[in-house]
Amino acid sequence: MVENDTPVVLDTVSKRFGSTAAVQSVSWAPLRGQVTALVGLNGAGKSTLMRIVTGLIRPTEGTVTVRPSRDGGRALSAMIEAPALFNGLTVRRNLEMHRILTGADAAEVARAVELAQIGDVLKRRAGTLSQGYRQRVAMAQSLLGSPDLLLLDEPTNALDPEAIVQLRTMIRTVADEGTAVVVSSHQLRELEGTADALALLHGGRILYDGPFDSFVGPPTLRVRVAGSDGAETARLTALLREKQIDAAQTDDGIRAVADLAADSIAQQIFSTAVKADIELIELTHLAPTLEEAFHVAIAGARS
Ligand SMILES: Nc1ncnc2c1ncn2[C@@H]1O[C@H](COP(=O)(O)OP(=O)(O)OP(=O)(O)O)[C@@H](O)[C@H]1O
Repeated sequence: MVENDTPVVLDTVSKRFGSTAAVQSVSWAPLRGQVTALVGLNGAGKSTLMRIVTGLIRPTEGTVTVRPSRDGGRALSAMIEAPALFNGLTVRRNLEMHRILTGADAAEVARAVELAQIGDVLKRRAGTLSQGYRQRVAMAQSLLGSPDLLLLDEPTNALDPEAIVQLRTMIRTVADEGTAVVVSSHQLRELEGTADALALLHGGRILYDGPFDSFVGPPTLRVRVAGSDGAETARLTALLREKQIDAAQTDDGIRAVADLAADSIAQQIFSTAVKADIELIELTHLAPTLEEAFHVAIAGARS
């Protein structure tokens, strides 16, 4: 990782509110050019972590290093909590105020208007907008000044399905241009296909920090054999491992990893069992879902 790839680096950051450990020993550095999904259940610590990154609250322990922008733009920009707009001013005036504050030029405003799809409401007073449109305007504002890091806390909350699709396009575009985009959500599926990376928070701790696609492990085969004492299961497990098949004995039989060549692995398991005179009673292909992986990770943390 080159230094410039990480606009912010958190090193063993913790935050306590009285007896509540909201964030616990988090070391994390979202990458430029990537959309990172910051996911966790209600109360997992997502908003607290984002507020720490922006400097809105100070960590109890650990350090946050925000690197100066390499392009002379803003180091970071964030949309956290309810959109803060000047209700008496038109959307255009709101954007103009932000343009001046961030040093953006008119072309950047036009682009933000386009990306957030708010061209139709520029003349409306912000106070008359629906919640979803307020959120879109706030998002357009957050894009001004070419931030190196863009933090969006639960940005889909007030958005209709069409606006959610537009949001995905917007964050993808911004990330492709080199910004590190972090989007928090309590729904893992919401950013599937858009996010490159995933940070899974639970109880203030990061349970997973890595590529989105690797979070869900490879498919497996569930194998069960006749006989109740487990001896045949152990024998078949050993034979499969001799054949370099990634097999492990579980409570209900054997799990064999079946990534790209699932059919050929299933065939090998079948023929190995036949040759060893082991009677198979089940050979099932299991493809894990995002939700299962999420619940397994959280259950692991609870146990
Ligand atoms: N200002 C505060 N004072 C006291 N406790 C707080 C404060 N802010 C957050 N907490 C607590 O810290 C924990 C993490 O809260 P946080 O809002 O960061 O979670 P979250 O993942 O953003 O949740 P949600 O998805 O519900 O928004 C919770 O137990 C919450 O009650």
